[in-house]
Amino acid sequence: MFTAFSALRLGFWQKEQRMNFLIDKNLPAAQELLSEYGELHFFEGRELPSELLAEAEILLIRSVTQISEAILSQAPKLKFVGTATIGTDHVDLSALAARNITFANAAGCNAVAVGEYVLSAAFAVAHEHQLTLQGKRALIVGAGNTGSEVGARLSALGMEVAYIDPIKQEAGADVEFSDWQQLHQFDLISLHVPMQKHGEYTTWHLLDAERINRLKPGTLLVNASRGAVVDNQALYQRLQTQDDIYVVLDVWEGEPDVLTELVALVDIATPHIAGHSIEGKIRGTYRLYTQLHAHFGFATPILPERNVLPGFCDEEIYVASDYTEADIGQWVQKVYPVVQDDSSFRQNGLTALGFDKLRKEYALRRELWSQILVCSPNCSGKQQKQLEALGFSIRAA
Ligand SMILES: NC(=O)c1ccc[n+]([C@@H]2O[C@H](COP(=O)([O-])OP(=O)(O)OC[C@H]3O[C@@H](n4cnc5c(N)ncnc54)[C@H](O)[C@@H]3O)[C@@H](O)[C@H]2O)c1
Ligand SMILES: O=C(O)[C@H](O)[C@H](O)COP(=O)(O)O
Repeated sequence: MFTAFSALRLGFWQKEQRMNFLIDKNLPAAQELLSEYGELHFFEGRELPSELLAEAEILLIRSVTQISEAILSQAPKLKFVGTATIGTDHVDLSALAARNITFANAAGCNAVAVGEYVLSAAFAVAHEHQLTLQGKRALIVGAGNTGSEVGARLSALGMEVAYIDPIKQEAGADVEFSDWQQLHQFDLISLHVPMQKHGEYTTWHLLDAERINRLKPGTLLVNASRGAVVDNQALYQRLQTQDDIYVVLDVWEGEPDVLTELVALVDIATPHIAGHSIEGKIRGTYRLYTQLHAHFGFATPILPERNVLPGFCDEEIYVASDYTEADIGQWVQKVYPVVQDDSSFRQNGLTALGFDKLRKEYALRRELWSQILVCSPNCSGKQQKQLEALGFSIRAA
């Protein structure tokens, strides 16, 4: 309830607490969500202007901004750093802790987008090479937010899904687990681990030359996690000497520089945009907004997420009960045709500047929920559940 007391608190907040924000230009909805709490200044991803850093109290970034002690030493007033991404490997967390600066990321914000990227890419490869996905075996490495979204979609397609995730396995997670010894038994392998260079569960070159060479002919390998999870040189060597697997790469060792010879050999190549649905990006900003709200005790009520998310697409698709896997593939491609990202990357993204530009100017991409499928009265409950599990919105005809 908004009381005289809340009005007083709000007045106090507005007069006394307006903060100085420094925000990556590519955080949609930042203006709508944050402008009432202070002065918003914007910067271009890789370039943090020192004059703005010197005044910044809250810094909101994406994965292209490296946060190091050298950067923090230029920001004496900084109280809070937030990244509108899932990954945190671009941030020196101990340097932040040493300066008592609060840190937040946006866990899970673009997991649906990553799930849909893998789905769209699997359909694109299957279409190109006349493959069927149903009944095949998928191995997901990393059973967290993105890996689970991928697994749910592939299971809905009728694939048999297993995971490698020693941390989740030890914790007793209720999913089917496998291990690296079984690698050669899978038809699709999708990587969804964080970049960890140290510790018990390092992921740097998790897919090394030995594992790459054990992939059976016809395997579809997808990496939409971090580039260096796969040894890019070793993958290049395998494709050059034995071009018998399908490869989809969204992330690259050494981004924004990429091994162009490797791009030429893979089936789908994109510039680190797997998570870039507009909903995923808005959720990233929104998750930072809620954490800022809690941390600083903003007095105004939290806006609901739906206020900043777009609605359904206008055009609906009619679904007959005899739809096939290929039909599903076409509905997925209608909402998110990953091959368009592949072709713009090959044309314009092979330099560091081109790579960054494609990401900054990324076209509006919607998630599958924005597409309503109108199911014929003959569609079974099982079919409706399948379409929902793939991510579509459905309604009865
Ligand atoms: N390409 C993109 O656009 C994009 C988008 C989102 C996330 N990502 C990347 O994907 C990573 C995973 O995202 P998430 O949301 O699933 O994270 P998450 O933290 O929810 O899940 C990661 C999972 O990996 C597991 N894991 C850690 N080390 C492992 C190892 N050595 N072997 C097997 N499993 C291991 C963890 O136990 C955890 O369950 C992020 O850290 C980020 O780097 C990329
Ligand atoms: O970690 C993540 O969330 C993703 O990799 C994210 O999509 C990276 O994209 P960026 O923030 O650089 O736009």
